[in-house]
Amino acid sequence: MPQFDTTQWQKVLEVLKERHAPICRQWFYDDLSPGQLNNGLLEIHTATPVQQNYLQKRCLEPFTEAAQAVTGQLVAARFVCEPVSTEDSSPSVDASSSNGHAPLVEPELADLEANLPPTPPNSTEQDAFTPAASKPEPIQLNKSRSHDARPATGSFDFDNESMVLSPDNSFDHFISGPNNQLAYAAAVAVANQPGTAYNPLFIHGGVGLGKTHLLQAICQSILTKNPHTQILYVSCDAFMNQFIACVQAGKMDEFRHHYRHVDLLVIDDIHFLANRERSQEEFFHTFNELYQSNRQIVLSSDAPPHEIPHLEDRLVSRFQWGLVATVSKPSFETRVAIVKAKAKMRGFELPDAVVELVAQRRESNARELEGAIKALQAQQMIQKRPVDLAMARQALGEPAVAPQANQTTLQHIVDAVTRYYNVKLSDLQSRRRFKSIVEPRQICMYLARERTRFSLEEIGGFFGGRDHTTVMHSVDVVENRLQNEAGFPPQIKQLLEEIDRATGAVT
Ligand SMILES: Nc1ncnc2c1ncn2[C@@H]1O[C@H](COP(=O)(O)OP(=O)(O)OP(=O)(O)O)[C@@H](O)[C@H]1O
Repeated sequence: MPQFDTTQWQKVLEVLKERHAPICRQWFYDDLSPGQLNNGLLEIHTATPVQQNYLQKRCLEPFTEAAQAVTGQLVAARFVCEPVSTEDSSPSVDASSSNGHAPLVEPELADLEANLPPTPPNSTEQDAFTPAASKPEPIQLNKSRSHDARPATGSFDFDNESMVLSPDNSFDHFISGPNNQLAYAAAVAVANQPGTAYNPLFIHGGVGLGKTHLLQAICQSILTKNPHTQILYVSCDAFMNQFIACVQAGKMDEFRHHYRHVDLLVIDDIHFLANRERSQEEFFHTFNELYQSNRQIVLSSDAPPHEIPHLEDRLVSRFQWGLVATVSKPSFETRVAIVKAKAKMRGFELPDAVVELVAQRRESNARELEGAIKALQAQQMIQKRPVDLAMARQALGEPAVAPQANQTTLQHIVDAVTRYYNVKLSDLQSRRRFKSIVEPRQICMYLARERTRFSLEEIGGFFGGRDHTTVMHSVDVVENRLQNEAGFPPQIKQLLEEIDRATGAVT
């Protein structure tokens, strides 16, 4: 059968980059290879089943379009992954989830009660389960559960709200820093020893701070080690939607089979269980059954267990049995590392000054950093030239040139400071470290941070090619003096007034 030409394959990747830059990743180049082109079907080989599933579900159209553009034929792309050499090669990652986080409207409790089958005998109604009493055995990940143990075709469709593991969300692509060290280390430990390290692992924190990333990284790491692991990765919404749908359809046996016969249960946004009494009860029994049989449970939430409103005490206590780890806002250094890693993953080169500008301007979370990188990529495609600071400012929604009329410039600051402290600009820009020069220099840097939109890198560069950490230190020193030196705030106030006069802000 005809093999797709590698030169043509390179062209496919080029077309993709040209037309669909936001979806392109470095691993497209490293891991994908062309297979046969047969009867209008172009096979593209992936390195892992996760890549295959992701591409098939998320990137089929762009690849098909690129293949058609290159061949000039009505070609359709198809992703294939060489099966592993055992009888059951397809990992069962049931990634069902709803897309949004809209609150679920539960049907009347009475309706649910009427339809609910009796609780299975091994799901104790009382909170009598003591973790210490049953030391978990390691779970047998290589146990290959046959698919025909699952409900027959025609049964409830658990895949209808599909969520896909993204190859981007692996441990390799996760930047660990002081804000997420424990959560990261625990996630790695769970991936290495599911069911024994920390069970359950409960990761909580604000939006866009990497909870989902860590959950998906655990799944992918376990699947890489053992593709036969039965993983159920769902959002809490999906759990609740499916629970209600199964109650209404009289298919609770299927629901329980589906949720209680997995090696690893991963639920994103478990805080949505708040106020859902019946869902909480069902989850309680699901949890118990999995835990008792040493299956790993991983949960994410926007709050620690005890702060989830109206969550039953018995669930709060269970969520704390293993490890509760938090993720918080990344520091400047971590943000810089995240921007670099995300850009690299997209095969996108960014100068250091631009990386720092993005890290400064987008402080809250990694999702914002990612948004900024996408905006930059779009800007670059429009302007068709390498990214620089002016382009980065535009992409971040700032004026391309930092200082404008009526805005403070570095010159305004330098004029005010050199006059007040009787120093020269050349002194401020020199390497000299006399107190009489260091202090005005630090004040200049502080005022530049307060009054201009220049990046730390730019400010450091202007004042004698110093790096961003020197600027950060200077700002700290000045802030400290403002708090602790009685005579200092009036000096800064006077400088600011002078700058305002010079810029026309005060007449
Ligand atoms: N430490 C990190 N290193 C690399 N990427 C990160 C990190 N933290 C977050 N991200 C990235 O930021 C984006 C948002 O992260 P994620 O979806 O995991 O957030 P989340 O905490 O689950 O937020 P939400 O509660 O809103 O769902 C993802 O693309 C993720 O890869």
